[in-house]
Amino acid sequence: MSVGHISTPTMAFCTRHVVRGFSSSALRPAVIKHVMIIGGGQMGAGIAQVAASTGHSVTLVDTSEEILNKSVKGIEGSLKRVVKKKFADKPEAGAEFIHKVLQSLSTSTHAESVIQSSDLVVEAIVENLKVKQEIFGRLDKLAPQHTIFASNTSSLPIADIASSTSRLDRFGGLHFFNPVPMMKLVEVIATPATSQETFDSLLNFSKVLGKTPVSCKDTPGFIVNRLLVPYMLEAVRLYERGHGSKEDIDIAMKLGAGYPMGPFELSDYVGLDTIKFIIDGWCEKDPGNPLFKSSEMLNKLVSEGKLGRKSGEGFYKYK
Ligand SMILES: CCCCCCCC(=O)CC(=O)SCCNC(=O)CCNC(=O)[C@H](O)C(C)(C)COP(=O)(O)OP(=O)(O)OC[C@H]1O[C@@H](n2cnc3c(N)ncnc32)[C@H](O)[C@@H]1OP(=O)(O)O
Ligand SMILES: NC(=O)C1=CN([C@@H]2O[C@H](COP(=O)(O)OP(=O)(O)OC[C@H]3O[C@@H](n4cnc5c(N)ncnc54)[C@H](O)[C@@H]3O)[C@@H](O)[C@H]2O)C=CC1
Repeated sequence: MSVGHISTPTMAFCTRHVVRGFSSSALRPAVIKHVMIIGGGQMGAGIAQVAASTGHSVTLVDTSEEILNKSVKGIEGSLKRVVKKKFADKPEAGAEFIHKVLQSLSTSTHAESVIQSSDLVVEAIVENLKVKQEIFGRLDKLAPQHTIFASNTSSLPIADIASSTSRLDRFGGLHFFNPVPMMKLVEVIATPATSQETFDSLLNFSKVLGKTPVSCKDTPGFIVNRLLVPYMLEAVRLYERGHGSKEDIDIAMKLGAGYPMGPFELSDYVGLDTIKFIIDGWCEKDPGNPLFKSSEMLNKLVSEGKLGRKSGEGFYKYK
């Protein structure tokens, strides 16, 4: 991995945008080659997979070798599903593709030793502001000048996470969707301090990953979760009131509204702990808002360690 190198695109880049807080020598968006993903859970592993599949060298960071081994195993499994479709008639090319992707992927339990060679850091750890701030604050002191920081947070203000660093202009949000290899959308979030170059780099990066980016303001839930969270919570309340079984609610929303998963299936898929983090955070900030009222049932499931698919049980059982 080359250290601290960053190249710029050969094509002329349109500079008609308003430039926000960046030196004139860096008016063009940076090309991102070396990516560090922090957090090897369902989102981090998915982002790492897609980035390594699209020509980036990727280091996936988590707290233990055991977790990272599990992440890489999951990535291998997902890649096999991808090539089964993409290389349906060419199994050898499929095997070669997997080999190449895995060669572009390394793992580490020590972000500090990788940061020097990272053009972009994408954080996908637990949905907790203090933990995210702590990790970015630490890495900010060691990161090269050009390195862009991005958070995959579902619900926290990007500006609050960025405030632990001195690179407010090189900080933005990159919000991916689960499962990352399948979901085409990325929400790209600029805070008022994010430079236009950083925003353009994040937009370009999303496109290189094969995704469709949309531009979002740094407002609670951005676009998708601002609409999805109240819907999912109302489904739980409907069930708590005894107005429908969870199975019927799921069937109804799949067959009646065309959703690929019903709200309970999707909650288990996303992770009930993540949903609880989101709701608790929003409820604390806006306690009077009935849309963000927490759910007893959700709290109970999380306190019992029933976090959804990842723990084997949530609203449904998966063992
Ligand atoms: C209060 C709540 C707030 C939430 C806030 C936190 C969350 C966030 O911040 C933002 C989010 O991510 S929200 C969640 C967004 N995601 C969704 O809505 C997913 C909905 N589900 C689906 O699209 C499909 O069921 C899905 C694509 C998953 C699966 O497709 P199918 O239903 O057709 O089922 P399968 O037969 O299993 O899959 C079909 C084929 O898809 C491929 N595939 C699926 N998962 C894959 C994966 N992980 N990796 C690679 N390929 C994958 C695969 O080709 C599969 O075919 P087979 O391999 O032959 O089965
Ligand atoms: N689950 C979902 O559907 C989506 C989640 N997100 C967001 O992505 C982030 C991660 O979510 P998931 O992948 O679902 O969580 P997860 O629980 O599957 O994975 C989190 C990973 O972060 C690791 N981790 C925790 N602290 C760490 C640290 N200090 N250093 C390195 N690694 C650390 C954990 O060991 C774990 O492997 C959250 O901010 C969440 O809100 C965004 C979009 C969708």
